[in-house]
Amino acid sequence: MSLGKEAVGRKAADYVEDGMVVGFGTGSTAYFFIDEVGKRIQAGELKHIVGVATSRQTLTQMESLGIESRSLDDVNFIDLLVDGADETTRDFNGIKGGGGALLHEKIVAQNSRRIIWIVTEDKLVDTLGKFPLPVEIVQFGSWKLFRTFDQSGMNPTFRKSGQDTLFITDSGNYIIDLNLDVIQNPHQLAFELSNMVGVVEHGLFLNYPDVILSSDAEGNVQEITRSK
Ligand SMILES: O=C[C@H](O)[C@H](O)[C@H](O)COP(=O)(O)O
Repeated sequence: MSLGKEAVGRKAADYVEDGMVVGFGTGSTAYFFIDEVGKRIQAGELKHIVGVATSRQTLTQMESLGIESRSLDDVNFIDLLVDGADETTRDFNGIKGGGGALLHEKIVAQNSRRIIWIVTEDKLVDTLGKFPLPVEIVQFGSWKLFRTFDQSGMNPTFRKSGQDTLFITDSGNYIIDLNLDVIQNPHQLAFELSNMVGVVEHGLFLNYPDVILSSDAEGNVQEITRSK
């Protein structure tokens, strides 16, 4: 277990205030945020929080802790979304989707007033791309898209959930991971991917978070905030 993930996940609960509609992210770092909010509710420190989950996995955890949940369409907007990331630059661009939740995470993010990313400091990078870029695609014709990525030199691999089974997202799609190593122009790549028929969403989250909370291995948390 990572001390850094736990420290930064729990620290993010300090940003939650009573009465907020909170977006709950997905992954092993978000796990600790959800757990901490649940504990604070149980202890009576937080009295009325409504939560919107970014995945089934997160919803299950929220329910087990007694966090009241609503679907995204049943709230007007989300006051605060706390989510993990796989890589992020200090200028607020990142890759998400290592856990396969990128589509719902991006939709929730689009409807959030404030976004905090919680990461360990090894995920802070100068250039995105070491982490494989997830691309969520429809199942129909998926091998054709795979071949297109392959022929473009993007080193695609199908995401698997077992030896012989392909990973299926919460929306019933496949994920192809692009092993790019370096993404020189993330905005251009995001534009190109968004325009490919069959691509549902990609894991480039450009200019998304307002705050990045980053923890070192000892659990010291640093806040990186946008200058106004
Ligand atoms: O699909 C998963 C999400 O984007 C996660 O937030 C991301 O993969 C980071 O996950 P973890 O905190 O487990 O490293």
